[in-house]
Amino acid sequence: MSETHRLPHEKGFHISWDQIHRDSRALAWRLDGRGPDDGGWRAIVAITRGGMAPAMIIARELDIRTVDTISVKSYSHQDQGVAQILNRPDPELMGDGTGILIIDDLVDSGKTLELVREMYPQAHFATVYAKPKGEPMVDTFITGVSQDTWIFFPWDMALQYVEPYRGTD
Ligand SMILES: O=P(O)(O)OC[C@H]1O[C@H](OP(=O)(O)OP(=O)(O)O)[C@H](O)[C@@H]1O
Ligand code: HPA
Ligand SMILES: [Mg+2]
Repeated sequence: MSETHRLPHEKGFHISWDQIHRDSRALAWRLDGRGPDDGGWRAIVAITRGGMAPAMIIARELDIRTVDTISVKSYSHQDQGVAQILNRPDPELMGDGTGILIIDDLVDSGKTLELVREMYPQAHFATVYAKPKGEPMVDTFITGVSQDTWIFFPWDMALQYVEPYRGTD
């Protein structure tokens, strides 16, 4: 990967499938029993696409069978654009969001969650990772990373050869 592709983020945080599985499970356990008193979580809504993998793991852990999606696009590579809603879940299911768990892989600037929060103010918003700017937008998260870190998810990576630390002859 070229340097220009990594900029302006100074650090890279590379997450394996195993790590996202463990962190998503930790998020599920933290959310367990935190739904409304009269019946718990009614449904999980994943913010596509990044929220889909954690949402599946959380739905499995918490035995929630109703899973829907909201499609939001805000980044092209590492460049942020205007967040757009491309597809929304069933309005009858959602109401004002009461009893709905909305899951994303991470919150960065908070723009994506801000947009979704406006639509479902009573929902509970949870992400696996969070950067400081976006933290006020999320109710529950597992791991915080600095704002100048770019998180690389396993679905965006592949195993490849790396040079030995001491180089080769
Ligand atoms: O807090 P924000 O600054 O809004 O950024 C966070 C959002 O950006 C990424 O999604 P992206 O729009 O890149 O789409 P994707 O999930 O399809 O990769 C990520 O999955 C979050 O949804
Ligand atoms: O750090 C990040 N990693 C992957 N996708 C993202 N979308 C916003 N911030 C990030
Ligand atoms: Mg996303």
